[in-house]
Amino acid sequence: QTTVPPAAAPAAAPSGLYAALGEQAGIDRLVDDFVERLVRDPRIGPQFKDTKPAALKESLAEQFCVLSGGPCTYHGGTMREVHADMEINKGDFNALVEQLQRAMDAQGIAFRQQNRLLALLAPMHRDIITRH
Ligand code: HEM
Repeated sequence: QTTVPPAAAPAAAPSGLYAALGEQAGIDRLVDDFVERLVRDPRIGPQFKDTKPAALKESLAEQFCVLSGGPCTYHGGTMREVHADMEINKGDFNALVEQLQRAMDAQGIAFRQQNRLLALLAPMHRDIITRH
């Protein structure tokens, strides 16, 4: 019998993912390009119009570092509080994931490693998508 973890439990950081992302420098490059792609995306870019890109990059870099098992601390808010009033739907969420995939491709991150990061982010849809 397999044990399914409760939905709220964060998945354990997969070993080696932090290294596969290129450690701190690689994550910084990834997040830098990712946020540039987000703000330029006509589907969701407008939702970032009042956001300071540098601050968002810093929080995302911390978050990806922690998720991938790196030696970091995340200082931002919870996904639920941060996105509470944004009326984010599934299409918005998927658009963001698509831009993250493009950014990971651009960094030369292997497909299997991309999927490991995406698998850690996917369960966050429960806290981020508030418009159904
Ligand atoms: C897996 C999906 C997502 C993750 C992991 C994520 C992660 C984050 C993080 C870490 C922050 C910074 C929080 C802080 O500094 O306190 C943030 C802020 C933000 N997110 Fe997301 N997010 C996701 C999806 C989305 C989507 C789909 C949208 C809208 C299309 C969105 C819009 C925003 C905006 C506008 C901010 C900035 C808020 C501000 O200016 O203070 N996010 N997100």
